Amino acid sequence: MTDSQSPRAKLIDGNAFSAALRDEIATRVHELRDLHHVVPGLAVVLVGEDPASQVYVRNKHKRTLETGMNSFEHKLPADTPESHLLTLIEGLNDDPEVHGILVQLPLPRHINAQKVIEAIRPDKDVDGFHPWNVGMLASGGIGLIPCTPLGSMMLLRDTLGSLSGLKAVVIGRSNIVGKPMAHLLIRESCTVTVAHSRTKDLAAEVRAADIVVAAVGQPEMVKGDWIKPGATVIDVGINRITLPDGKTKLVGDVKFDEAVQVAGAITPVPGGVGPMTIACLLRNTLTACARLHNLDIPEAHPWA
Ligand SMILES: Nc1nc2c(c(=O)[nH]1)N[C@@H](CN(C=O)c1ccc(C(=O)N[C@@H](CCC(=O)O)C(=O)O)cc1)CN2
Ligand SMILES: [Mg+2]
Repeated sequence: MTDSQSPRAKLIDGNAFSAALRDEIATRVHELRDLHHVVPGLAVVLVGEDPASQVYVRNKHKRTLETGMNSFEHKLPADTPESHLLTLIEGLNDDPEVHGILVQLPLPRHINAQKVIEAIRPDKDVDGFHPWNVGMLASGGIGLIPCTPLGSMMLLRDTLGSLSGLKAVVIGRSNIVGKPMAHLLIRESCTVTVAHSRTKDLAAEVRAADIVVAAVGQPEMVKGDWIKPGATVIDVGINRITLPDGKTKLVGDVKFDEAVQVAGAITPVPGGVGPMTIACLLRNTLTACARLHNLDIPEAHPWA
């Protein structure tokens, strides 16, 4: 490979960052147990047999136990009535052993996801999806921050230091990633554009940005020549595509091979933002536990 072909972007290593964060969380969990006799507990609810969700829930269980927390798994059949799920959540809300509650998304179509999210006690809502937490983030208050945007922001701060005054584009306006990410960037004094499927000249919006957060769920949609030279690219997409030889491959929302030649720093897929999601879920569980017990413990990772 000649110099002109060698990738110029720094690779942002989410695997390494999330492993260090999980270690830090484990230290805090052991301190909580030894000094205050409290063990954080995370309840994860899975409805149905979606294969990707099963993998994520299994990984959450494993990582939760590794940090020394309690993990409570609730696996329900796909045809579980909404009322049963709401009753389960009521019980978890009242359970003093449970400090964090997460309902794995997507839910089966017959269940109203928003109603389920709103049934979770806001101070145990470790996904940060309850309207109370959404409002806290939007108004600059202290709540729980959605895991994927929180992890993306940790990677950005680690890569760039201060984000103040930078232009950021967030591609995608979902409640899970796009909207909370935009609020976090505003909080860091970025000038933020939220682009989406109706945006007129997406390439031009991306070309103007020092920070690109791609969260559209469209494989390799963001092309290399859209990226401003030296920009930082955070690829939130996780898309499994089938190659001509029939094999499958995981790709992001950004055409990595092109973007890596232009960007200053970029997250790979896999191994970028993905592993941060679970690490931040553990961090939110620790935070929720400390708040529920009125304990003033050092944050695992000082940011946010
Ligand atoms: N209630 C929630 N549901 C969902 C969330 C969420 O934050 N809360 N996010 C996603 C899925 N998700 C966690 O639930 C998740 C996605 C991806 C990863 C991850 O580690 N990805 C790896 C690749 C994994 C693979 O090989 O497939 C990576 O990018 O390196 C973790 C968690 C939707 N639902
Ligand atoms: Mg999350």
